[in-house]
Amino acid sequence: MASDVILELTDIEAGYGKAALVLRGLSVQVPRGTVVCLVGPNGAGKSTVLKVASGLLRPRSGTIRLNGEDVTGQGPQALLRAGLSHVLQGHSVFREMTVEENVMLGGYSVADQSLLAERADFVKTIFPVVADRWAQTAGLLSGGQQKQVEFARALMVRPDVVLLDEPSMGLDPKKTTTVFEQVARMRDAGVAVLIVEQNARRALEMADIGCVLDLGKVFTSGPAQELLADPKLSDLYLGGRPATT
Ligand SMILES: Nc1ncnc2c1ncn2[C@@H]1O[C@H](COP(=O)(O)OP(=O)(O)OP(=O)(O)O)[C@@H](O)[C@H]1O
Repeated sequence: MASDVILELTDIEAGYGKAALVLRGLSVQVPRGTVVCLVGPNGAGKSTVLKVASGLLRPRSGTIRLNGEDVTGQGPQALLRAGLSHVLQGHSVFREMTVEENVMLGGYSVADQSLLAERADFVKTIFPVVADRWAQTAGLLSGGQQKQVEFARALMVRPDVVLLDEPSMGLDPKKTTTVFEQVARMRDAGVAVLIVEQNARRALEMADIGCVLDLGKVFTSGPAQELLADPKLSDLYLGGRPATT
């Protein structure tokens, strides 16, 4: 039977080289069909959680389970095959290539041409910009539109869970809204999402579950709307309470 929790990190300790631990007993669960958003101060370890979850950084202790299977210690390629896709921080679109070429790179491991075409149709239905600009050079798209190309590429493996590292970075508020709408569309298409965001308040407005990280641990977690409504959390981690009119 398929597990209700797609991705589960339990008691993770992790760090870089000989430096002090960055994650100190962190546990996070990503249930099927949900967006889980990690927020917290700079340096809290948010991106490190994604690196551990995708196999880029091996934890010193703790376990990672994907679809109920223990995948601790497996590398990024094995985890990709097992259903996890990671969209890294920054921009990874090849500007001189077309949108189609960029998206199809995500399906390089799929030999079956009809399956490939089916998946391309699937990502086009989720991301209208990708469908509309399919034959255009990707460098001509705006930053927010390029993000959608990156999302589409990540979905070509039909993952169960996608990790998104600060997708709103460098985008203005309007484009940020569009990118968060696309994240919600991925979730609605059945893909679970673990997202890291600096833009904490706005990301939590879109997410289902929020996790506040501090000093390498989960300080608190729960329904995103409840975290947003908590005045103490607001002051400490979400840049203060929103202005009331
Ligand atoms: N490749 C690396 N090598 C050594 N130390 C690193 C590396 N990447 C991150 N760190 C350190 O790990 C700690 C946590 O970094 P991480 O990027 O996970 O935090 P974050 O919560 O995502 O921060 P931000 O919000 O600023 O992006 C920081 O002290 C950082 O300096």
